[in-house]
Amino acid sequence: MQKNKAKTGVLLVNLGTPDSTATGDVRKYLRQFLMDGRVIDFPYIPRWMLVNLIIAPFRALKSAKEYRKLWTERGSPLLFHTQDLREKLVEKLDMRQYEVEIAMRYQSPSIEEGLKKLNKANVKKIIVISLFPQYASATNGSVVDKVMEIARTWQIIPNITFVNNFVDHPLFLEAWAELGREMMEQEQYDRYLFSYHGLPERQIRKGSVDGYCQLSDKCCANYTKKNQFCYRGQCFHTTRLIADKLGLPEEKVITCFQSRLGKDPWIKPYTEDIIEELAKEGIKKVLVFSPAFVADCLETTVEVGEEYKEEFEELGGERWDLVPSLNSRDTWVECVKDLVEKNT
Ligand SMILES: C=CC1=C(C)c2cc3[nH]c(cc4nc(cc5[nH]c(cc1n2)c(C)c5CCC(=O)O)C(CCC(=O)O)=C4C)c(C)c3C=C
Ligand SMILES: [Fe+2]
Ligand SMILES: [Fe+2]
Repeated sequence: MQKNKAKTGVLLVNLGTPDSTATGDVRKYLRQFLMDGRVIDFPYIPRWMLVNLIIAPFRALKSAKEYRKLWTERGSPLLFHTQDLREKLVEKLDMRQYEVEIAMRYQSPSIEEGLKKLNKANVKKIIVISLFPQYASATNGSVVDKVMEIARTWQIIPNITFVNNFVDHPLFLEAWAELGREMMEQEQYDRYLFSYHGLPERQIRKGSVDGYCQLSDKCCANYTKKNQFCYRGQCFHTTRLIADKLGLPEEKVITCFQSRLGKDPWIKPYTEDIIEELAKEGIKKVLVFSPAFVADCLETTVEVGEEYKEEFEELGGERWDLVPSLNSRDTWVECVKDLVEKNT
């Protein structure tokens, strides 16, 4: 009986990465990524000019150099950790019930290829899990947009379920807590920094319900019905939940935002400013979590693990330790399994 039963398709989607570290491939990736109207949310013509005449030509060279520091024999960590996550998930799920594919929002393997494979397998339903724990229009929103752009061309559209965010999933939090504990067994730290990917403030305001979010510590300090989808509010919430699990004293925990692009204000505090403040205070040992990412990538390994470390040490800091990402760690795989099963 089981044999003829239609399966449920699962699509695990991460951000994407260049196909290689060649400057041309990095430029192609940056163009596709930044021309997404949910990432650079300007009207088409100004966006096209900004991306194609300013950002991509200049940034591609610099980014390609950084990607070379990150690249391994298996290619980009973001991609191979997503492949490993899929393999481990397949081992844990009842595969008589599921078809699992991975996709990248930008570059390859594309969402189109992933959906095509699931469609060919005649799945009765598709669960799309964007691998971004906190909702942002630029990430999870963009994945929904792309999936619907493709599905709307199909004659038959199966049920499609999207996981909007998983900030408070107990296994997501436990996986981070396990990693934190492993680091804290080796060393005692003066401060615990939670550095998230940044976002233009404008994008938070656009999504603010009844003008609730004023980008202050007051609104984002609470996680309520009104700011349940506010990226900044969700980041503060993630920090609190992980810090609580680890029993970290509130006064030693800091939430901040990295990777600002362009001149417009991005959400604060900026990680660079916090590094300076910590050094001025004479803080010597910092443990850094990056819980906006579920896999090691350029933003964690190079930006936090190398560039920020260098800055902190130049200013007199002694230890700047980055907690590795979830990658394909067992508790994280269990979390994804649970997201699949709860949404089936
Ligand atoms: C955590 C989720 C992410 C959000 C939110 C996000 C928003 C966002 N990003 C840019 C610009 C860039 N991001 C870049 C790399 C990058 N971004 C994320 C995740 C989020 N981005 C990841 C996982 C990565 C790393 C990818 C990898 O291959 O390892 C880059 C490219 C790298 C570089 O040139 O520095 C850019 C550019 C914007 C503008 C934005 C929100 C509006
Ligand atoms: Fe980004
Ligand atoms: Fe807020």
